[in-house]
Order: sequence, then C-alpha cells, then structure tokens
Amino acid sequence: MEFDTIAAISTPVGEGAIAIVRISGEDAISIADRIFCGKESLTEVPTHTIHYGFLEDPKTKERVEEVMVSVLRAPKTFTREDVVEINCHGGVVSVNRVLQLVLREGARLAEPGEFTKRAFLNGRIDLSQAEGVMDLIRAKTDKAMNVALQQVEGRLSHRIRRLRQTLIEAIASVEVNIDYPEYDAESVTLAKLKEQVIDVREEIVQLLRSAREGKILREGIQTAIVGRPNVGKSSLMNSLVQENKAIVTDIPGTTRDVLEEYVNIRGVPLRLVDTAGIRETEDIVEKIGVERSHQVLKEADLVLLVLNSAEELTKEDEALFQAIEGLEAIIVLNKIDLDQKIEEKRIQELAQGRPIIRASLLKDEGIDELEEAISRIFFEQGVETTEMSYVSNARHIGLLEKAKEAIDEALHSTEMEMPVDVVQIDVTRAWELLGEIIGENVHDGLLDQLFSQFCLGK
Ligand SMILES: Nc1nc2c(c(=O)[nH]1)N(C=O)[C@@H](CNc1ccc(C(=O)N[C@@H](CCC(=O)O)C(=O)O)cc1)CN2
Ligand SMILES: Nc1nc2c(ncn2[C@@H]2O[C@H](COP(=O)(O)OP(=O)(O)OP(=O)(O)O)[C@@H](O)[C@H]2O)c(=O)[nH]1
Ligand SMILES: [Mg+2]
Repeated sequence: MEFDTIAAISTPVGEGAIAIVRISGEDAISIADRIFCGKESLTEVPTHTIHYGFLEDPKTKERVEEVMVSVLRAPKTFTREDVVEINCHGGVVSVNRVLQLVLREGARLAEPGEFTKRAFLNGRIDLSQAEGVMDLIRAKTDKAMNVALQQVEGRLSHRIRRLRQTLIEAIASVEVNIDYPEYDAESVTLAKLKEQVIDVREEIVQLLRSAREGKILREGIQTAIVGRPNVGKSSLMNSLVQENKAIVTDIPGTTRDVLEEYVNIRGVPLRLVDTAGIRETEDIVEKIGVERSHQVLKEADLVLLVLNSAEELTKEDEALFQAIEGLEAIIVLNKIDLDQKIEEKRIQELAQGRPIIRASLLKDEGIDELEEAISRIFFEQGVETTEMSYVSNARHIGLLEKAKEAIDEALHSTEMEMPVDVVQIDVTRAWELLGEIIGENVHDGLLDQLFSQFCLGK
C-alpha cells in the first residue's frame, strides 16, 4: 500500500519534560536526516536505535533544538512503515518548531488517529484492536484499562474470528448440498447447520451479557446529582471528587451550568454531573441551567437525589421524585447536622425501596454509606476482567445484536423447513456483521468517522 509521509506531535501540548514528534512513511528517515546533526547519518543507522544530536534548519543553518531521535524501520513498527520519533524538550515553542521544520521538509500533518489508522490499513491490527488503543487512552480506572488492553491484544478479535469460522463452515456444508443435492440428504445438512449456528448464537448472547458491565467500565456510569437549589448538590460533588472543583455558596442558584467530573468509587467509574438546582425560575441564565438539568436526567444511568432534611418536603421535591420515576436512584438526605424537619415516613414512601442515605456533607458524614450503596447497585456480582473479554463498545454491541437477529432468522427458517439456501442467506449475513467488528468490508466513511475521534498524533 502506498501512503504519503505524515507527522504530528504525539504528546500533550503544554510544558513537560520531553515531547515527541512522530513521523511515519517512506520519507520519514530522509526527512529527519536532513534536519539532524549528530555523529552519524540517520539513513545509515541500524533500525530501532536512538541517537543524540541537534536539529538544524537546513536553510538558515540555525540550531533549533537538542534532541534524541529514534529510527524504526518498517515493518516492525507501530504503523508498519518507517517511523522516526524526535524526542525534544517539552515546551510548547520547542515542539512546534520541530513539527514545523518536519512539515517544511515534506511531511504532511497527520489527521487525528491517522497513525493508528495506518496500523490498521497496513494490517498490523484489526479494527477492534484499533478501537482498543483509543479506549486505553480514555480509560479512567484500572479495570477499564485492563479491558482495553485485552482488546488491543486481540482477545475480542480472536473470539469473533472463531465464531466466523464456525459460521463459514456451516455455510460451506450448505454449498455442498446445493452443488450435489443427491450427495447428502438435505435434512442431515440442516441438522448439522442448526447445531453449529445455535453454538454461535449462545456465544453471542454471552458476549452481549458482558456488554452492560463493559460499557460501564468504558464510559463510566452517567450519574446526575439533582435536587432543589441550595440542598447541597455541589457539596456532594465535591465530597465525592475530594477536590473543590465545584463552586459552593449559600446563595441558592449558585450552580448555573452543568459540571462534569470523573470519579472512581470503589472501582466503579462514575461520570458525575452536578446540575443547577431544579425549581421554577425567572432568571434567564438559571433557566437554561434548569433545562439542562432535565436533559441530564434523561441521559442518566444513576440519579443522586439530594434533599434538605432541615426543611419540610416541598412540591419541587415531590416533582423530582416523579421525574426520576423508573430510574436507578439513591436518595441523599443532607444536612442531618441541623434541626430535622423533613417527614421521613413520606420519604420512605416516595423512595419505593431505593436506598436512602442520611448525610451531612458539611461534616463529611454519610459519604462511606453512599459509596457502599453505589458499588452495591452496579457490581452485585463483582466485575472480573481476567477471564471475560468484555464487549464495551457501542458499535460492537450493535453489530452483535444484529448478528444475533440474523441467526434467529436463520433458525426460524429451519423450523419452517425453508429451503436450505434461504437459511444460508441469513447465516451469511451474520458472518458479515461479525466481520464488521474486526473491520472487514467496512466502508471508508465509517473508518474516517471512527479514527477522527482519536487524539492528534495517535
Ligand atoms: N515512543 C513511543 N512509545 C509508545 C508508543 C509509540 O508509538 N512510541 N506507542 C504507541 O501507541 C505505544 C506502544 N505501542 C506499540 C505497539 C506496537 C509497536 C510495534 O512496533 N509493533 C511491531 C513490532 C513489535 C516487535 O518488535 O515485536 C509489530 O507489531 O509488528 C510499537 C509500539 C506506547 N508507547
Ligand atoms: N448545615 C449544613 N449545611 C450544608 C450541608 N451541606 C451543604 N451545606 C451548605 O448548604 C449551602 C448550599 O450548598 P451547595 O452545595 O452549594 O448547594 P447546591 O445544591 O449545589 O446549590 P445550587 O447550586 O444553588 O442549586 C452551602 O452553604 C453549604 O455549605 C450540610 O450537611 N449541613
Ligand atoms: Mg450547586
């Protein structure tokens, strides 16, 4: 395959000890060599070696940077192309200078995810592995990281390939039947096919069962903190984050927008969203905030409903209970350090069996109980990532579901004693759908879309 030579900054932009400019493609080494001054020419050094030297602007002969340069020749590289990594001083100006120089010498600025895309297009990894690379960067907990690492190593790919192999064998036995109808009794073929297809279905169901936990590990539980103004929502957010990120004041309506923060609660990743207090309001800015709060509720996997136990229950509180109808929720009765006015019996009724946590966020009480309740809801059986390769990616889940449907149709056709080639069509479709998970026959539009979500320089 023929590609041009690409370059990008592969480290975060900002001040750091070291930053890396990565170059990949046929001209990577010659481009680097034109700007590098060291003991030897980079075109002559052995592969997978690193070299100390300076970068010089070939036009002005000016020294630009002091660097270490790695030379990695194809095919044993990240992209399977020649790769050069320039390790420079980690400053915004320094690393940009180096990149500009490399671009001037003929490299093109890489698109987000383009290095990984090449690793895929050059056949080093399949699509689900490439998606795993992205998940590695995004992982917010150890468990999520382990799942992603397994995916990069090809655990899921391996299982998908095995399933496809079984399906292709099933299809092949049907082909034999179509070509030589007198050779094999159709009923025998069908029985065999059915057996194989049922096995595949069973494994797909198993994979899908792991998907809920996988999705939680990967994306975090979308958790909305809701409640009337001034009940202590931002205080709750802060206690959980253990960092005063959100602004807390005694002025009702302090939080105007939606604040988001990742926290790791006993291995459960939460995407915590602090919202503006929900009440009828005339203030325009606050109004927008309140609307967003309703939106956040719609997308929440878990709601933390905060009530002020030092006040009587209000109509707004009751309305909030209605708004969370059918949602997973925990009720937090805050401000138990003050005189209690809330009618607990009524809360019990409204909670409908959901956990009720009594807390004083001011005095740091109740947080342990809350964390316990959260982990109990989500990991009742505990998540074990060692033996299961979790399916966590929405695209994979969608394809597995479609493949299962296709298999169900195939099985239905066998029940109805349809001709065997009708059955074959659905089995073939299941085979194709599974193939899309690992990137077979996916169209360019999908690839562009997937890789564009990657970081620049990845
Ligand atoms: N400096 C640097 N560090 C890095 C990366 C990088 O690109 N550069 N990586 C970027 O994400 C990650 C490491 N991932 C990598 C994955 C595969 C290959 C690679 O060269 N694979 C070849 C040869 C393997 C071998 O020598 O056995 C292959 O699979 O054929 C390199 C890095 C994390 N650290
Ligand atoms: N006595 C007491 N005061 C508390 C407790 N928790 C929070 N507060 C106080 O209640 C006030 C409001 O707290 P916030 O966390 O800003 O409340 P909020 O729900 O985010 O308010 P809005 O963003 O305005 O909707 C602050 O003055 C807090 O210090 C508590 O457990 N006991
Ligand atoms: Mg607030």
